[in-house]
Amino acid sequence: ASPCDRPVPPTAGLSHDKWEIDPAELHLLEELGSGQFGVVRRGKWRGSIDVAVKMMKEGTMSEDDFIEEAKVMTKLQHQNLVQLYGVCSKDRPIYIVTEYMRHGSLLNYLRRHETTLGVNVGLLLDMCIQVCKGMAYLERHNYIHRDLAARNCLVGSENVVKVADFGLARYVLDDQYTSSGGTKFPIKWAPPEVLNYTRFSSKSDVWAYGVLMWEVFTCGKMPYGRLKNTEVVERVQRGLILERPKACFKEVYEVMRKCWAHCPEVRPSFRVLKEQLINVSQGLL
Ligand SMILES: CNC(=O)Nc1cc(-c2cccc(-n3cnc4cc(C(C)(C)C)ccc4c3=O)c2C)cn(C)c1=O
Repeated sequence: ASPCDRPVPPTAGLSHDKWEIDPAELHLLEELGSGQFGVVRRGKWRGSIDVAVKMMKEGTMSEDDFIEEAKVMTKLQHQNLVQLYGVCSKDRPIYIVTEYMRHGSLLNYLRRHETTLGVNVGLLLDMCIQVCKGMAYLERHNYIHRDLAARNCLVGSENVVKVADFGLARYVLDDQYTSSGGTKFPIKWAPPEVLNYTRFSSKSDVWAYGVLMWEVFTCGKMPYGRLKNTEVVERVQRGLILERPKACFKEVYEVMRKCWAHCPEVRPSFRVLKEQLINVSQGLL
């Protein structure tokens, strides 16, 4: 029958909490590791969809705030963002269910494949461009990551790279992580305005993105080597920046350097970075 024959029920379109996932539809498999919020396991959703399930350890996350935010996060959809499928929030611990990426974190992938990747500048640049596309999408949606780094990106089949755990930093309860003086605060990815005033913005994500590019072109080295956090803060305040990695063309390093402009307004947006990197990659290859 044509749609006009059938009356539209009044509840049509009201989301039946579509970000809420029924745990009965999840089949949990092996453990993938543990992160800021506790254990993460691989799983199957509705029999066939590969998922990763974060099982939130009590007291690690401000859960109610997160569950509210999850409704927004499920709407952020892009081929270079790890998709949030939903949450199981009726029981404790709550589960966060996302898309599964078979090759794990970009940092480990770079370190594991250094010999083959180290000579493939085209692929390294392509990985950076993929992250930039995901971040340009977040920037367009006024969404700040707050902890962009190679460890927080994931690799799938055919060298697909996606940005993970965007925005989750806001819900971490561990002040060793949240306060800039804490032992877990990502000092080496933070610009001056974050170190001094914890002023996060898409331009502080751009600074972190420059460090991520350096991680990619060094195949996963630790930025500033073994320098202590206090030494890094002192150098960054003085305007010292990371040196050009050997594998890195001068044109690519020029883009990296722009991400580390002391003043956030001077740094390029992800939209501009994406165009510049695509131009460089077309010029190189
Ligand atoms: C072999 N394949 C895989 O292992 N695939 C996967 C591994 C993980 C995984 C496993 C263990 C821990 C973490 N992890 C790591 N760092 C995190 C950092 C934060 C912030 C807030 C500090 C940014 C929050 C959560 C996490 C977190 O859950 C992840 C992402 C997630 N996904 C989707 C995979 O496809």
